[in-house]
Amino acid sequence: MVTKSSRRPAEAPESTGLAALTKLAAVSHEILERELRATIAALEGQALRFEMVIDNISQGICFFGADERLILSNRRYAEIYRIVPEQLQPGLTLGEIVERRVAAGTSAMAADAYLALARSVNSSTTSRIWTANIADGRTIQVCHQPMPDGGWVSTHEDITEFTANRLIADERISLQTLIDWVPGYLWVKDTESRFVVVNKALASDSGREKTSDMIGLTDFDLHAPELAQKFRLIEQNVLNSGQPMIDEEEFVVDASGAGKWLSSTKVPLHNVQNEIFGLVGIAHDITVRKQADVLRDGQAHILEMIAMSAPLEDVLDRLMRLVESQLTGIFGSVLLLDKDGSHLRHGAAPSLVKDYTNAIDGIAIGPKVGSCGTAVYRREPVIVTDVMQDPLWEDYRELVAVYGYRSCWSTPILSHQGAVLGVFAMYSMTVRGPAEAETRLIDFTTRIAGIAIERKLAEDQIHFMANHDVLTGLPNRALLEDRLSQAVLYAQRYDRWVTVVFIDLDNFKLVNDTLGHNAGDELLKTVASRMVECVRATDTVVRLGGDEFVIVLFDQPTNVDRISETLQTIRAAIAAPVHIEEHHLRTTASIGIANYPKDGASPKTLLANADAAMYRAKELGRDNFQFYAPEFNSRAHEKFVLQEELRNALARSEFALLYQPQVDLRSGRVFAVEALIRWNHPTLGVVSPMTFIPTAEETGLIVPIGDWVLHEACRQNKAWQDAGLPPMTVCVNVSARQFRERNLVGRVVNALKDSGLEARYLELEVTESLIMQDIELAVATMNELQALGVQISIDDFGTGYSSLSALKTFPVARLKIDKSFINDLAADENDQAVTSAVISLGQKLNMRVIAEGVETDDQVAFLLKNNCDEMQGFHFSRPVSAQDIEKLLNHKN
Ligand SMILES: Nc1nc2c(ncn2[C@@H]2O[C@@H]3COP(=O)(O)O[C@H]4[C@@H](O)[C@H](n5cnc6c(=O)[nH]c(N)nc65)O[C@@H]4COP(=O)(O)O[C@H]3[C@H]2O)c(=O)[nH]1
Repeated sequence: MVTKSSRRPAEAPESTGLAALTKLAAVSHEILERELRATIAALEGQALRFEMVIDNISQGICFFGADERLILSNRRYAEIYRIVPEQLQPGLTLGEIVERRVAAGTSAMAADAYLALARSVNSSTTSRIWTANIADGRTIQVCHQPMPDGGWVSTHEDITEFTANRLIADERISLQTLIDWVPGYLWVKDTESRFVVVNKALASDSGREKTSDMIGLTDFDLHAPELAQKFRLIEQNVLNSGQPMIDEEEFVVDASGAGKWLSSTKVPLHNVQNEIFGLVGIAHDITVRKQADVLRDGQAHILEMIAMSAPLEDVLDRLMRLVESQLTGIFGSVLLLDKDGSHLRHGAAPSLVKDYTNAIDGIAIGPKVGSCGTAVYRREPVIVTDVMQDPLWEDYRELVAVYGYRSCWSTPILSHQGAVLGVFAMYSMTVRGPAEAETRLIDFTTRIAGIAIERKLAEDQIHFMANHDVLTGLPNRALLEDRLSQAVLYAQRYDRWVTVVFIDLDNFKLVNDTLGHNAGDELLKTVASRMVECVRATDTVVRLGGDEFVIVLFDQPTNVDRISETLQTIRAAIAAPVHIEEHHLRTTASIGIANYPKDGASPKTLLANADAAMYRAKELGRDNFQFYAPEFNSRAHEKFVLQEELRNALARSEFALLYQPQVDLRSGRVFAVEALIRWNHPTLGVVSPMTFIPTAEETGLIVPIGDWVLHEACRQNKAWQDAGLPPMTVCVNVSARQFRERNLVGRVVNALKDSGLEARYLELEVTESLIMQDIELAVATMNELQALGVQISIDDFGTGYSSLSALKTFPVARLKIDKSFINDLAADENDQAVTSAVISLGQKLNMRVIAEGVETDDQVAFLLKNNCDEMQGFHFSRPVSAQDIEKLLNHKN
């Protein structure tokens, strides 16, 4: 419908005059009228088409004249403003139309305001477009075009829907931008687990160019079936239960093949009816944190393994796997520095090709030995980015080429004291240097590996020390039982023997005491290594301590002669001279043997019986070997009983002193007596000091016994003097144990005081070896005693190793030549040489010299000839009782 202001037809002119003219005129009129009608019809057709076009366009149109009266409007205009078309007749004023719109609720403002606005727009000559939010909530876009005659045409379009759509579109765009900014993954899925919304990060890590490429996909399109199935189950659970899954750790492999750890949250989505229509998921990459966790946990686990003394290979293997879990395309390796300090041995390399690790196992270190050998040689990291180019790998290129390793970064593993323990290397298949994270990991790994290796070395050392003797390196008592048990088990099974050899060096103590501990140690080491050379690798040589050794001869034939042969070899090896500094030492051994199964079934019994046999060898004069016999044990028992009885002997007054005179060789005058102790045992009779003094020494009983001797000897000497005998010296033996007692001098003072004997009539005999144990202390004690007026003599002189320079400093009055030199004096040239040397030495040092154990005239003659001053021995008198001395002196002097 189009409303028009004018549509009237043209009117015909009136004609009068001539007929022809009239006819012509009539015809012309007809023609004109026809033409006019045709024109009108054409115009009417055009107008109709125009009307139809105007009525059918989607915009509302209205056309006003300069007098603000409506000339034309279309149906859409009436629709937009909800005005009945019939009420929109041409000729209506703008004011009337506005009133109708206000009435229809389709005006943007009140009528006056609208008219004012319209007029101000009309006054302008330029077109204007604006949107009006009309009262019923719609948005109308108005386009106003002024006309040159003062009228105007305006189009009106309802853009409510469009605006709403644009808002939605705008919202969509900003929401996508927003979720694309989310640093992690964000997605929405429908109830079938199909992606509905995803952010850019998720799309691109899933290998999709646009986020829209993801829409409609499921996890089965992105992940391996098992992983996709796992995700689906989780999501179905969220959808079915309505319970969100919060911050669960999930491991995924992205489109590039890189594995990553995610912390994922999946929350169900509800519509207004509270029905679940999907879920929203967010996930952020926690790979770095997870790796740090793995590293921290791994480190803790490895340190725990180290603390629990797990095998080193296991610790290093675990360490390498930990390193590899932190990096991609890296293979870790640890090589350990060999004991010789010049080769590298396989430590751990779980991911390197086995043939390659075998090939480099045992490689020597050096200035051009790949990365590892060079790093240890230089004691600094060696980073080789391309093994095929670097000159350090020249000699190993062929070897490594087969396996495709291209870069190798090696760092020496150091102990906390800076010693090289091994080398840690990272291999990769690409030509490159370490990244920052890799360098950090290298530092971490070398530190942990260092702790593990150092700990292992310390444990090995502790284990070795626990089972070996430090001085000789031989197994010790702890290992002995184990080895002996094994040997016994073997012998049991194969019906063989085990021989246990107990060895005690005879004169070791003397060497130690006289030449010092260093010499003693040297002697022990030499003897130990000689014994090891005498036996087979399957036999065990053990140092029990001191000068005691045990040899376990494994898998022995059941033949005593063969065993004796081995023992003779061992004896000879021990007895061969040992050269220490300027000394040529000879040492012998007392050896006891017990055989399994004859002499005992258990290691303990075998050892005890071999020990008993060794004691028997000692009793029999040392330097021999004895096979165990059952009666040896009864001897040991006897010794034990003796010890117990010795403890009571003092209280029971079972001790007595005998005295042996000492005479001047030339005048034959008795000038002194030596007090010699005897034990009057209630059942055994008189027990020799040779039997019980060593036991008294061992038990410490020598101190009270020695005290008693001192008091008794002083008392007796004073008694003799009081009885009118000519004053003489009484000599008292002082043992090493007594001499070491702090208050020896005080005890001597007491004995003198108690007895009233003058100090000059008391002489203490100390042995040479006793003085040599601690020369300084001995000289200091001797000086104190000398200051009291007590004399000192050196007993058993010649058997020790006193140096001349030391001897000069001793405040000693006499040297006593040991009776072992006097025994064979008549026949043995050596003894003669020693005896005359001691006599002349004494003279030079202004000391008197007495020979003890003199029994024969020949000995007396030799001593006289060599200007010896004094003698003591059976030749003159055996040790006798105090009464006998009295008689003897009365008789002789
Ligand atoms: N074959 C032989 N032997 C002779 C001869 N002349 C003396 N003897 C013995 O030689 C030993 C000398 O004493 P000694 O060397 O100090 O050796 C002493 C001494 O080291 C120690 N001893 C004895 N009494 C005591 C004591 O009261 N205290 C300490 N600590 N030791 C003592 O016991 C050792 C042995 O004492 P005895 O059995 O009394 O043996 C004595 C004595 O009887 C001889 O011509 N031929």
